[in-house]
Amino acid sequence: MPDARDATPYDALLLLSFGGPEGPDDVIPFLENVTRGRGIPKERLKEVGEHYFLFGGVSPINDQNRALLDALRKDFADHGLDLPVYWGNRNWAPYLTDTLRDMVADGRRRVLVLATSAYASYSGCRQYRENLAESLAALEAEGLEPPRVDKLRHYFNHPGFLEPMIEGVLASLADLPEDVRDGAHLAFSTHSIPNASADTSGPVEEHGEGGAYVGQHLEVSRLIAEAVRERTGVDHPWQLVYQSRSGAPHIPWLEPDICDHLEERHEAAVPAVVIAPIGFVSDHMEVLYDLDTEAKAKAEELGLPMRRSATVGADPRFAAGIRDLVLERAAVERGQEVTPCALGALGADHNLCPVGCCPARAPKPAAAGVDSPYA
Ligand SMILES: CC1=C(CCC(=O)O)c2cc3nc(cc4[nH]c(cc5[nH]c(cc1n2)c(C)c5CCC(=O)O)c(CCC(=O)O)c4C)C(CCC(=O)O)=C3C
Ligand SMILES: [Fe+2]
Repeated sequence: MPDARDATPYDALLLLSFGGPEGPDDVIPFLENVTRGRGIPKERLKEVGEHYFLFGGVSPINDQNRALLDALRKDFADHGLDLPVYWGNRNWAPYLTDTLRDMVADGRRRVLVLATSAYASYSGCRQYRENLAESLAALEAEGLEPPRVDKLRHYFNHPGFLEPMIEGVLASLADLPEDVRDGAHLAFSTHSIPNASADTSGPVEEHGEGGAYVGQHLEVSRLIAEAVRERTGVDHPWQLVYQSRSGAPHIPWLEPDICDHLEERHEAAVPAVVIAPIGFVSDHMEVLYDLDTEAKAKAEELGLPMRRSATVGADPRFAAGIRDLVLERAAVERGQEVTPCALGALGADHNLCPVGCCPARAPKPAAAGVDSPYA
């Protein structure tokens, strides 16, 4: 068993997230950061900008991350784990490079990274690894010695991630009118990505239709639906659906879209739907706009009772799960035997991304993988 308080060789945890605007003037520069070199049509950008302006130009993601930082620091302190927690983003302040520079100034040499994305995919994994490599190179160019960075394994099937979502679905079911509750279907929703990017997600052996991205989401959906059945005695039919499609219309992305799905369920006389946004770690703009605004309006138009269940956010069980993952990885790095905690059939995901995992269209250096230039 790993020592409950020993994170050696790590001397810091870095929460690595997406970032989001904090006021109207931030929206356009933020979107420029996100889409630089990504081939997103201008009309889509204008449209997404409007989503942010609808909420005063403020994304909830930064406050969600501040709350998660507090939860992690509290959990670590309560359990005698002396590991400082930092925060840096890919697309908005605090920027990753600035945070890593602060960490070097604080003498941190061995950093473990927690990304706010639980699954494999280019956008959810390799792109963060590319951002890390880029920032480490920037520090080197400044004459600093970059720290060594490792990334926590994907936590989609860790109980700290699953349990709050199971409870969230139960709460949403309980919140539905009694006469439609038992007949409700579950729609597990995640970010749509290009089919080509799904098919090549995960290690090369897992490439194929939908790849690790779809496989991992199907497993999470199944685990939640099964836990709900065990706890309520009701077998709710479920489906994995997608949201927040972007990109050019002629390029295929994962389907069905949540709104089309709601229409289809309504036509099939399904009495109610619970949408569980399993693809997201917190209630950020994709959840607030695409589900709580757009999908909600669609359900109302159809007269279909709908509830949206909670994301894990800063749930103390998620923070405790992260502590477990940190201690597990630290023990692995010390060469100790560990039994990694993972529910379901897929087992614990790899600690180190192999070559060819979630490839980019144009190859770039990526940290925290077997072929990292910063080992
Ligand atoms: C898989 C995935 C996650 C989940 C994993 C993770 O969390 O990392 C995620 C999260 C997020 N995506 C976010 C925002 C945006 N994503 C965009 C664009 C894109 N996302 C993609 C995928 C994902 N995205 C893809 C394939 C694109 C197309 C462009 C490209 O190929 O890169 C765009 C551009 C406009 C548009 O096209 O929609 C924006 C503004 C925010 C912040 C929200 C906030 O501010 O609260 C968050 C957490
Ligand atoms: Fe996105």
